[in-house]
Amino acid sequence: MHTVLVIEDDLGIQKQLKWSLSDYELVFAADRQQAMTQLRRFEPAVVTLDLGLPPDAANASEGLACLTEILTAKPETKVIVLTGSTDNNHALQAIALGAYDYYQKPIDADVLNIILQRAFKLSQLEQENKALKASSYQQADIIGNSEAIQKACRTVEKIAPTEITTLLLGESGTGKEVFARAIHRQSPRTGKPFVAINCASIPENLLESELFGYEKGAFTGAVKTTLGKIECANGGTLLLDEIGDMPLSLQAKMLRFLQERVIERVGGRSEIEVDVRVICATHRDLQDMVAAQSFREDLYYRISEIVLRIPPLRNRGHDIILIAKALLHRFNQEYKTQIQGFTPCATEALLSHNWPGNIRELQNKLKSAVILSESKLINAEDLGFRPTANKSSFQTLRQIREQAESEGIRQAYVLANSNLSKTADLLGVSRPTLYALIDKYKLYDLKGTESETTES
Ligand SMILES: Nc1ncnc2c1ncn2[C@@H]1O[C@H](COP(=O)(O)OP(=O)(O)OP(=O)(O)O)[C@@H](O)[C@H]1O
Repeated sequence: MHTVLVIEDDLGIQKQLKWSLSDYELVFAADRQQAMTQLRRFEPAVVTLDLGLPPDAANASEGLACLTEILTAKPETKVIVLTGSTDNNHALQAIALGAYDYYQKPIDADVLNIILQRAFKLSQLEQENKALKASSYQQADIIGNSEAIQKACRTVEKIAPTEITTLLLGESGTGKEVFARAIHRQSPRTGKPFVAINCASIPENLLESELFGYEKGAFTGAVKTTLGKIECANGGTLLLDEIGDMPLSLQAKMLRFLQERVIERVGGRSEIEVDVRVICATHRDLQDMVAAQSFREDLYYRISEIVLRIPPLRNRGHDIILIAKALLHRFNQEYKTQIQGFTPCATEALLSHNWPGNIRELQNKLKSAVILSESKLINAEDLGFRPTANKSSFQTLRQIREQAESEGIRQAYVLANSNLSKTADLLGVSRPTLYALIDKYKLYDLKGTESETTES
């Protein structure tokens, strides 16, 4: 049953509405403050609002202020304004402020029900539309609702249909390859090959032939003509991962390919035209490398027509939990386990960890947790975190200070060979102050065992 928030101070009309709108669950508010509380609590998609609210029941100022506050807090809410029969001006003012519709009293149950039905229908369509948009991002395996990820996804949508050479920057394990695949999938080249090559993982002397291919007999062991990754990607997209690790010696040849879209196989004499969209990725600071002359400046400008920065996991807020849940689901299937979720401690630990290895680190932690966990919920220790403070057990600054003080007094007492005058000296306080502190922290044993020895 849909919930409708009725903002109305007249008890008689409240009753009448209850009667007329029996298909809905009604919650009531008699003034602006109550209205905002009920809005936060029930999050109704549709609200009816009497414009004549106290303390200005004879006018519309409070009603219009309430309308503005509702739409600021929850802009998607459909507000139907109820006005007196001669109140046209205020009704129009409300529509101008963003009200969905208005209705003039006296109440006619049939008409009001139709207006409500339409409002709910529109709200449902808007929600479906929003979900559809969000799921189109998820198709590309990019899980996340954070502003940072949504912004990156919007950029992908914009650049995908173009042929622009994109540089993906981000720490290791942030999902640069996932983003490159998303660009390919949303581009007109989808259905054609997507080929990725990691320039850092292939020895320098092999990288050229891996990229450009080789002719039979080009070198010892070249028993047959072999296509390189660039030719394999013909018609599609090539991801040059870790482009910052491409040796300087190869950079000139790469630049030529990017400028002219022709290649020469190793040991070959003819130029071969290729139609490839290029995406580059790196975790290195290419501008620094250009300054240090370990990366060609002309190549840098060629590959960075558009730069897309992939945010590190630590800056994605609650996405960490969304991704962790998705991975948990995947690993449950893979390892035939039935782990249901995370303990509050584990959730806190996931949210507060710094994630230097980003999503790859999260994957590793979860995989071992799923295999090792002995209960239905993964706890912080399963994830390799110390089972430390969660919100409820976290100490206040005062508690931390008092604990440190009490430990410090004990340490000084030991160092001072159980002599309280010397303990006070070590701590830089007077003897009466030390006594007061001993009483405060209930360190009574210190008084009882005091030695009278004095050292010179
Ligand atoms: N938003 C995401 N949601 C779920 N899984 C993701 C997401 N982004 C990345 N992953 C997963 O994280 C892992 C690392 O992603 P990827 O290989 O794309 O990172 P990378 O930045 O290219 O890393 P490197 O720089 O080390 O090559 C992959 O297994 C990928 O499927």
